[in-house]
Amino acid sequence: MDFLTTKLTLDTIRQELVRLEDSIIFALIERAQFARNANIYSANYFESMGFTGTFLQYFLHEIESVHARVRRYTSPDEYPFTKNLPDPVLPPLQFPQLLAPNAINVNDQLMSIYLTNIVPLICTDADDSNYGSAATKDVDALQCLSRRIHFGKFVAEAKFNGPEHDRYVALIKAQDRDGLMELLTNVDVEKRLLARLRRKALVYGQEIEEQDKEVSEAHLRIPLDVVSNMYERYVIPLTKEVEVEYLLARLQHVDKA
Ligand SMILES: C=C(O[C@@H]1C=C(C(=O)O)C=C[C@H]1O)C(=O)O
Repeated sequence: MDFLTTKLTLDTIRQELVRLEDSIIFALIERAQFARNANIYSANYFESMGFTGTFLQYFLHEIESVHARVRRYTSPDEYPFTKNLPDPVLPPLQFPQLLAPNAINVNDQLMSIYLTNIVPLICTDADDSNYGSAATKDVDALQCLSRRIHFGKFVAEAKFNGPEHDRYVALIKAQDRDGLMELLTNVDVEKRLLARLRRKALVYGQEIEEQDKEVSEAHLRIPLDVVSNMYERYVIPLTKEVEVEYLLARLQHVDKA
């Protein structure tokens, strides 16, 4: 979706979240073709490169540095949809930005969730020496997930400006975290999302043959429930946490409220 010309409404934002589901599923399928390669996650294994930390951290750091440099040349004025939004929502939604002031530190959480609870479920626990390829796919997957979770800021802004505006304002004034969480939660949207993800994982996970063939779970490139479980346990809760954090700070920008 072209966010430079598309008006951001809750509907267009939700469409983008749906589209990101595809990116996330394919990123995991891409990662799954390589073994886990635990060495890329092991601190100091690549010390000889002059970087203390894991190879994945090194890789991510370098890629994000380039992104940050590119971003510096892009004036915020070129992003019409953010003009009237408070600072914390300024794009883009990639990694280092997420550590911006006011943002909760989703990235450290995300990295540890991804390495502990996702990679071991989709990769063979082996070492095939494809360190560069595996780390590249990790970076892709983490950036998609990060973008998705930080889209919570846009979701929150749209909800804040929607029909429940006055209720949001009251809850924010009371700094009522639980109340905000309840108001922004849409159980129906979440249920439909999880059902859709299970279908997508089944369809996208298949090896497509020239001839019709029975699809069996055993032939899927990643286990069927990994994606929906990941969303249910981590992605949706983190997105909502971003929404709440964003809203709690929303009235500090009263002139733009
Ligand atoms: C994203 C939204 O807000 C909340 C978060 C959701 C999510 O992370 O997928 C889904 C529904 C809501 O509980 C939404 O309402 O669409």
